[in-house]
Amino acid sequence: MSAKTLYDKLWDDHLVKQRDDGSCLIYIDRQLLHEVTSPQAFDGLKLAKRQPWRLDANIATPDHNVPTDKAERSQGIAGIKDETSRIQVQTLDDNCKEFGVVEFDIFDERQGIVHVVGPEQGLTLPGMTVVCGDSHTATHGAFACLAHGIGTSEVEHVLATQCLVQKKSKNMLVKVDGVLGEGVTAKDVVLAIIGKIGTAGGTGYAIEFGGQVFRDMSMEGRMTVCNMAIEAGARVGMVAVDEKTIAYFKDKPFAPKAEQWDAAVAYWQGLTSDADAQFDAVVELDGNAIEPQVSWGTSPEMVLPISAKLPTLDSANDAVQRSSWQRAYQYMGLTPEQAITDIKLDRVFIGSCTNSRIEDLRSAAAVIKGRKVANTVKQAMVVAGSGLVKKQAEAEGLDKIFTEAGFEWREPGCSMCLAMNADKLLSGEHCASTSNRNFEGRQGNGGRTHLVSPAMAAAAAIAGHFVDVRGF
Ligand SMILES: CC(C)[C@H](C(=O)O)[C@@H](O)C(=O)O
Ligand code: SF4
Repeated sequence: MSAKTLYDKLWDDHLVKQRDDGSCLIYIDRQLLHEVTSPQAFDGLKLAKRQPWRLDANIATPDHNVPTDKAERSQGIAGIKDETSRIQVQTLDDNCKEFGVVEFDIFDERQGIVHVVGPEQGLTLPGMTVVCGDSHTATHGAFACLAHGIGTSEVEHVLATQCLVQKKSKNMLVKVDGVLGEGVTAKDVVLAIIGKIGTAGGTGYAIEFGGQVFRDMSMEGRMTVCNMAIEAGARVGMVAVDEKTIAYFKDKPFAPKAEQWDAAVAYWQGLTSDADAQFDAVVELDGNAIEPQVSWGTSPEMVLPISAKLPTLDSANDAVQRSSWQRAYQYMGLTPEQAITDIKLDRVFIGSCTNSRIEDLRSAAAVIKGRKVANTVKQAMVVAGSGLVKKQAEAEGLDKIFTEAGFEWREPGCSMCLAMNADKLLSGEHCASTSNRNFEGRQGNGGRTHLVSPAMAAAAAIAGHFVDVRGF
């Protein structure tokens, strides 16, 4: 039998049927549902008078539209001021009740961003196919899952049949060897990768992240990297199973127990690419050389190390890049050759499915401890990815570190990652954000997003402008 990549193995293990034109039917083990992309899917089921094919494969939680303000949150759904948002969250509740789907609702301490909640609960497990009507479903690939976002009509299809029509992607290996320097994190690694290959670099590929840097990385860090595979153009990002992957699931609420655990572990251990597996493309980076990164433009590929100056238009690769840089400069209110450290911040957001897990909050708190947010920064907020992350952070006293420094300590949800709830930038404001997208208007009309790691966001909040967290 020929050697297989991890992706080949996951694919083959879930293949139900392959047609001559290459289209395939694959079996889906887990579907995560949120309020934005599920209403029409449930409506479709109702119209067709169908029931979910395998009810317990589905799990729901509201995240995009929920308020993060404590007072608003304490009123539950009634506390959501925006009508569309309120209806969406109410509709998720109603649909879950009607169909019997388990939901971690707005009052449940397990509620949070779907991509934080799934692994945290052991609802995401190695070797699974995981889908969600959400592009950042790639996050779950950190656990050697075949995980990707799907559209609303596909959400309905999976609800009804537990299967999905797909075409297989090509295999890409992104290999980062070496050892990351102090203060350099998973976020910097993935931003550096996107800076190198561009936002279309992974188009048509399933990316496996391999090499010493990912082996050394925590599961939280691997999630941060896989989360942004979609920003590199790939629908799927994965890391092979190792001892850390297995240890992560021990005693998770929905993880297998007793003999089932042993059987699962035996299967999980095979979820690696064979030593002689062939990849269609290989990209290599030197982990020793990666610096803390800051995005300066309106695409995640417009990213540079903290020590850099913004590029001149003449250094663009071609006319297309030149004009997109030109537009980005205009939108961001920045000028070529400005030092990244000269960029001043109006707001700082630590949160999102990229960087709102306990390790992220710990790393931000370590920088902030005993310091104060600069008085030129209008707002600095920390939004845990789930109720359980929030609870854990509070048990460790991290909330005190944040609030004493002048940060707001919010309720879990997507928050300022995207302008679908009350947390938004005003036009022209610069925000150091630990999220994953910096498109025009992403955090609010006219808002200017800079993607960074939690430690870099924390340092920027204290300094009032970007600084190198190494030695800060
Ligand atoms: C709202 C949702 C469909 C969207 C996505 O697919 O990713 C959002 O989560 C995002 O990050 O832009
Ligand atoms: S936190 Fe941001 S990126 Fe993640 S699911 Fe929510 S909106 Fe999308």
